[in-house]
Amino acid sequence: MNFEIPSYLDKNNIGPYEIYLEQVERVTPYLGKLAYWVETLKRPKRILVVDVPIHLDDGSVAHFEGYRVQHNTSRGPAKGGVRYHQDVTLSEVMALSAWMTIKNAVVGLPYGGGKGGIRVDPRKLSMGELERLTRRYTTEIGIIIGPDKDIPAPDVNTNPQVMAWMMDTYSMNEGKTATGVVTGKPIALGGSLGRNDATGRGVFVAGARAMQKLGIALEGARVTVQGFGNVGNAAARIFHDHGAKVIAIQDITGTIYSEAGINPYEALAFLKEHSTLKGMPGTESIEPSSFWDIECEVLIPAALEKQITEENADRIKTRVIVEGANGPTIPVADDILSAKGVLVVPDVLANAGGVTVSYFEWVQDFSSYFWTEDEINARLDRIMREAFDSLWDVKERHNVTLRTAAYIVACARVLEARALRGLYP
Ligand SMILES: NC(=O)C1=CN([C@@H]2O[C@H](COP(=O)(O)OP(=O)(O)OC[C@H]3O[C@@H](n4cnc5c(N)ncnc54)[C@H](OP(=O)(O)O)[C@@H]3O)[C@@H](O)[C@H]2O)C=CC1
Ligand SMILES: O=C(O)CCC(=O)C(=O)O
Repeated sequence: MNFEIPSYLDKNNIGPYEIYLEQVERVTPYLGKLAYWVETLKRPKRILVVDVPIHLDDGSVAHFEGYRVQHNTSRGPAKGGVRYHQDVTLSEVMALSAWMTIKNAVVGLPYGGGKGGIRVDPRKLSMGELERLTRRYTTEIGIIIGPDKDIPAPDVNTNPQVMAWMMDTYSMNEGKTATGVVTGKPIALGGSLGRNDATGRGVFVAGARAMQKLGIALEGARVTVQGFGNVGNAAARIFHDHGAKVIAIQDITGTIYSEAGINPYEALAFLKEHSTLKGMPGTESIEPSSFWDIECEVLIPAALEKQITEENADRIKTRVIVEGANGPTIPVADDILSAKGVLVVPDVLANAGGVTVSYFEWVQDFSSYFWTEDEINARLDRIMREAFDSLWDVKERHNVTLRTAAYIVACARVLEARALRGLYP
């Protein structure tokens, strides 16, 4: 496989894995002797592509393509979520797994990186079909996952119920209950308190730290949020709880704006009742593309990759971008934002709260001893703050962006482990 970035590549149409490769290219000069091992970071360790056939409710059989990629296991078992989405591709899952390698190293978790996905629009499946899909997929990838091998978790369109089915299927196949095979489970099945809001909470802790560095007050700060799922709605709620003003929210169903501020709890209740954000009282519905023109102090992309491109980076009027989503900013847009003086808190730090509490869940499952939510949140906040501060020091020392600082730290940690382990003679 050739993972070089072709020079003719349209910088705006760059694929997810090529984005990751470009990020690694940018830090190689900072890696010193460890650069000897850098190829390790460019090649996923293991890729499994599976056919997932299921019976549909009408009696027919449908086939879906699924993936599990273990990008790197130098620092420990692979770890990362599972995505169900109609646009999932192998390149995307490869990139998402690589970003997990970097993220886990940034926050110092004893994991490598993995990610899985199925190309499916889950909204078109009944609950029974979704369960059959999940169980068949789990059996297919069962040959490479396990509590000490590769531990899946929720990502876009997967949730605690999906994790419960995965845990049950793996356990049935192994002949024993193995709670530690997935994280993000329901509390009744060995899940952890705090996991549901953990990614949004981490986005808040990293974002608040960035604001502090720039001298921006939290009270009254204007926040815009793209994506109102697990990550976006928790981040919006927690910023709101700390006095910030959420002035715009965007999801697939609509983009709502209010200069006076939107109560995210009410937005969530409205979305649940009406299945759309459009028409929420006290808000104005605006064109999706206008979302990027809204002046704010903090912008949180919390939907999918490649949302901030050369097309809209120039229009963005914010002081801080906190990447709740994975890969929302492509490299050419990163350069535009950096030249404009916008501070980007990169995904591999900003959204690491989710996997951090997943790690707590895995540890609790092994010991069958469960912590209080206060203990979990306090440990999460400390890890996020310390990771932010150590990246900030590297950023200042090398005069680089926070993303480059994150890659310098993470790549060095992964490659140090690789070098120490060595190769079979
Ligand atoms: N869950 C987790 O713990 C973690 C998630 N992440 C990342 O955060 C991001 C969001 O994940 P998560 O919140 O779990 O996913 P969810 O499925 O819970 O939510 C996704 C949200 O994004 C919205 N959305 C999807 N496409 C678009 C679009 N083109 N424009 C605007 N909104 C859109 C969805 O709208 P609708 O509901 O209307 O479809 C939904 O509100 C992903 O990049 C994921 O990889 C990162 C770390 C951990
Ligand atoms: O909780 C986890 O293990 C992984 C979450 C995830 O997929 C991510 O951080 O992108």
